[in-house]
Amino acid sequence: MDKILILDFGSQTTQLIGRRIRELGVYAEIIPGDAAVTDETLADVKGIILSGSPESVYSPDGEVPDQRIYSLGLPLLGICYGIQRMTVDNGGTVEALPEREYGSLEVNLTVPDDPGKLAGGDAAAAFFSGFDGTVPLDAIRGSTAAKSKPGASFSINSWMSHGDTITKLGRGFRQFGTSLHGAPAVLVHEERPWFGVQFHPEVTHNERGTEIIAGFVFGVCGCKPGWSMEQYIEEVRASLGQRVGANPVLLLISGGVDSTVAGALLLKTLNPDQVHLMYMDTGLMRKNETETVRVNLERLGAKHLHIIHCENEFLSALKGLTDPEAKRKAIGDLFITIQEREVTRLGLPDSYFLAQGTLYTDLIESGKGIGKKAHLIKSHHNVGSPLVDAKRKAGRIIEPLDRLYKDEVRSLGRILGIDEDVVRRHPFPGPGLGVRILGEVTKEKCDILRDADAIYIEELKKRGLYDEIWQAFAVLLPIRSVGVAGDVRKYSWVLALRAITSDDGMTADVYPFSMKDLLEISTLITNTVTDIGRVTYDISSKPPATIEWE
Ligand SMILES: Nc1ncnc2c1ncn2[C@@H]1O[C@H](COP(=O)(O)OP(=O)(O)OP(=O)(O)O)[C@@H](O)[C@H]1O
Ligand SMILES: O=c1[nH]c(=O)c2[nH+]cn([C@@H]3O[C@H](COP(=O)(O)O)[C@@H](O)[C@H]3O)c2[nH]1
Ligand SMILES: NC(=O)CC[C@H](N)C(=O)O
Ligand SMILES: [Mg+2]
Repeated sequence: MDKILILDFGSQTTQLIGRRIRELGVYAEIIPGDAAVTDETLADVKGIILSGSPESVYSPDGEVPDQRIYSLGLPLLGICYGIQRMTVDNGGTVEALPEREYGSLEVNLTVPDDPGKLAGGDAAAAFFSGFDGTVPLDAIRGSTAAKSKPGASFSINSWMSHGDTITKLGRGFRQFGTSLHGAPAVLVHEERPWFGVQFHPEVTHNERGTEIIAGFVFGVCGCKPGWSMEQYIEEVRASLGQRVGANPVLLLISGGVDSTVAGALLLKTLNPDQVHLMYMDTGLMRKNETETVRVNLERLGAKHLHIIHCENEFLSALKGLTDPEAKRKAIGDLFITIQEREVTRLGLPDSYFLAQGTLYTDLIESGKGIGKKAHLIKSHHNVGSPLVDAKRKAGRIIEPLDRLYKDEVRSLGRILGIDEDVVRRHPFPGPGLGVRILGEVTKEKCDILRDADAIYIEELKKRGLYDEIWQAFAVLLPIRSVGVAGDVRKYSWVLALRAITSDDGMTADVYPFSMKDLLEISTLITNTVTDIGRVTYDISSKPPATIEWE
């Protein structure tokens, strides 16, 4: 399958570049900007995109790509920092602009009379077709590359976000587009299939952005669309079958979207007899969760469903712990310890494989699968635990969704015939209420939070808001505050409500509730859950906050 490699220099919109390309039906993989580009990385790669960055190319923190990319003969597209980087790496200069270019800005571009002589052949004309308002996207995606007319001029409304500009072009580059302020905006190399744009075609506000990316992906790189969920299923079938043979596969399943889809995928691509689903009731689950999950999992058609009750073990492991990372680690390790114990009890042979519903974003956030600059934000229980890492190194872990984003997992779930109710469920983290009860976790606090959270979620459903929100939940704060109820002094817990919108959980905005909904939900909670005396609404986006509080 043809692939586009994206070097991530830390831009907020790198994820979007990948998403646009996948939406076009081509597989895109993101690696750190400074990662070594090995032969293994390059398998099936038809072109490389260099992303934007919050850093400047002249700053010591500005990452430098593996210089090998310039001698591979592969097409390159630099976006913002990416083209600034390609400029500096090839002898040009970048300097700070006196006035930054932010937001919408017109870019004017003239196709040369001899595009065929540029960038080593037809590539340049194909690239320019992305800017040509008369060329439809389908033509750009078509089997013969769409080409722009020599000498044609275009003007597009671009979306800019930079404070630096190219002041001397890199060796071999020519400038074809200019921003309204006169800054270089579109560059093409004279001999090599190298391109650069100073704006961000990946954002939806950029006019013809998708077409410009498509011009590169199809016209320049010659990619064939090969990325679809149906094909993904076939690929998993082939690779999984080969890897696991007839050995048993044990999937840790939470009833959440990811692991349920992973379960359905395993049941569909392997022999259902070899697939074991194991759900743990950690005591950190939501109200009535175990029952709901049991019903949903039985519907999947699993032959071996193991429901493990281990509430007390999790609560004891968490006793006295208040530090978020210590809590996460304790929970992550216990998942594996219990799983190993249960495997012995069930009598599975040593040759079994452990499967998880890990997503691409889980790996990124836990600082895995990406390079040395990646920061650990929080250890997702299924990734950060040393026990899981050891198993992963030993090649005993199967994560059939680890290249997918949440919304892709949802469409895969629909293809696999999973109920819409399950597919649309808000994500629920493995450590569950353990990271939503700030500070020490106790059974009593779990019960209070369970009640409050259930009211909140039920209200969102009743009010038709659940599907508008990407994730909503309640958090129990480690503070009590004074109140008055029935003329009596109350000293009770403070609850925070969280509701966010997002595409993939990597960034999030606060859901703008109507004040009426918030007030009514708050009253309902304090009137019903007597241990809660005060309700607040979390109005922080991600970044700078994260979605969960711990
Ligand atoms: N209670 C649980 N029992 C068994 N496995 C679990 C449990 N909670 C989480 N896991 C495992 O950890 C993985 C990651 O959890 P995560 O919450 O990211 O995914 P999910 O629960 O499947 O989906 P969602 O993100 O929609 O909640 C799951 O896919 C599953 O393999
Ligand atoms: O399975 C999981 N195990 C974890 O340890 C974990 N921590 C956070 N999350 C979920 O990931 C998304 C991003 O969360 P944060 O902004 O809090 O990092 C949100 O959807 C979170 O609910 C987790 N999921
Ligand atoms: N968005 C970007 O890639 C910005 C690049 C660089 N930090 C600049 O300000 O020009
Ligand atoms: Mg979950």
